[in-house]
Amino acid sequence: MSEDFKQAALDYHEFPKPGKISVELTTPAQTSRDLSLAYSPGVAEPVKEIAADPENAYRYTAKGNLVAVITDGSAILGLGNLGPLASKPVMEGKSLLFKRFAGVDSIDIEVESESPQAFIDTVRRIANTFGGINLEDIKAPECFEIERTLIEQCEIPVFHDDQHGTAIVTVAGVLNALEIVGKNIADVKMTVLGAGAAAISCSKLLILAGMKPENIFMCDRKGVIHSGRDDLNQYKAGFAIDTDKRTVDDALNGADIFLGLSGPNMVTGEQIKTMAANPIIFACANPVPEIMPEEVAAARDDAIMATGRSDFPNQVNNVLGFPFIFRGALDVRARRINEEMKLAAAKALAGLAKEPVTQEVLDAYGLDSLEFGPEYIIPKAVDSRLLGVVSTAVAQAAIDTGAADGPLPANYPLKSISDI
Ligand SMILES: NC(=O)C1=CN([C@@H]2O[C@H](COP(=O)(O)OP(=O)(O)OC[C@H]3O[C@@H](n4cnc5c(N)ncnc54)[C@H](OP(=O)(O)O)[C@@H]3O)[C@@H](O)[C@H]2O)C=CC1
Ligand SMILES: CC(=O)C(=O)O
Ligand SMILES: [Mg+2]
Repeated sequence: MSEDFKQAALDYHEFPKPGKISVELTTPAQTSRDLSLAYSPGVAEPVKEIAADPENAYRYTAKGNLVAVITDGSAILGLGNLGPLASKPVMEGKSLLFKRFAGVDSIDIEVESESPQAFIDTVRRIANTFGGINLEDIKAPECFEIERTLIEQCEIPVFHDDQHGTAIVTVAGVLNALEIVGKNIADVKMTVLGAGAAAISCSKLLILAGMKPENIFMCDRKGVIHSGRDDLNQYKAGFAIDTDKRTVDDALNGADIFLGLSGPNMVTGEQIKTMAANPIIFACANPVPEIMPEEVAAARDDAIMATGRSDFPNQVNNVLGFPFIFRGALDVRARRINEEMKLAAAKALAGLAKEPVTQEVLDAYGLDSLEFGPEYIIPKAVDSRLLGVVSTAVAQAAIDTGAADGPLPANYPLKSISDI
């Protein structure tokens, strides 16, 4: 990273005010009457209504459009376990994205916790404040039990973004990339580098989309996860296959897809050269991918390349998922975000990439033209159609699967966040 860019990033976070988010008022608070309605004595009326029926919290408070972004700071991007406070810029960033792309009010919460149970207890105790909980950057394997328990114990949607947001966007990108190279999801071999939150969840959703478990070669720091290993946690063990492959080199040789969800600079151009024809390479570690696009381009000219970053073509990043998934879930009062809602979001994303690109998107990226193909497999984050397309797909799937307490809102499909 150049010194200029580093300073620009620090300045962005420091000015005009420290941080990236603030709170705004939605009601007048100027006059004595305003204050007597907003606070004492008027505030007692909604208090009594909510005490009589908790459902009224959705009517009289900000709960229904409020999502908490909650972390313990144990897996901050690909930077590792740097603790809760250091994660705050990322969590504020998620709140920024929620508001910017889906009009969802969001607040970051960084939890100091000595154990997964302490984290669970903290989140459970504050959950009712919110309409949804977006868990973020919590490392595996703890993240799986934390999410499972919180889903069980909370009545609002709880969603670990690094697992499911990433999986939804990855499935969309893989489906489109496979279509472009003319390969069938049921036939392809995939090497996954990383066996944590994102890698496990992406692999599961890809299996649900048609990939064969025996064609997935998942690797952790010790190499390929195979059935001869006795050092696997239960989540990794679910991906252990009978194979002679032992190293990442072995796994990449002949692979159709590389999915990197590990850390920076883990793979070389020499390794990429050994992959099958027309390989699909998703190097999704942030901020530095497993391999840079220029190294892939130098190694071969038939690859489809994606990263998690905004500064290269094909950004496979959960920003394309979580804002719209929560938008749809909140708007139909979904109690859970189920597999059908996730697949619906993935298919909606994949479908939008095949629509003509709008001028808004071309202008934002300084492009003259862009069309579905190797350099454009997935919509751009600034495409305002994502709001309508993805949130409607999610909301409809929630209704169809009985996960929603409410109907599709009259203002659906949403055209812009000013509709909210
Ligand atoms: N583009 C996107 O939208 C997203 C990208 N990511 C990226 O994915 C990465 C992982 O995140 P997450 O799953 O949340 O983190 P976790 O901590 O849950 O998992 C990290 C995984 O990476 C593996 N790993 C780390 N270093 C190596 C190495 N040298 N060789 C092989 N495997 C390695 C770990 O192996 P082991 O199990 O042996 O410790 C572990 O399985 C991060 O870089 C993150 O930025 C995550 C979410 C979204
Ligand atoms: C994008 C994201 O959530 C991550 O890299 O952790
Ligand atoms: Mg994350």
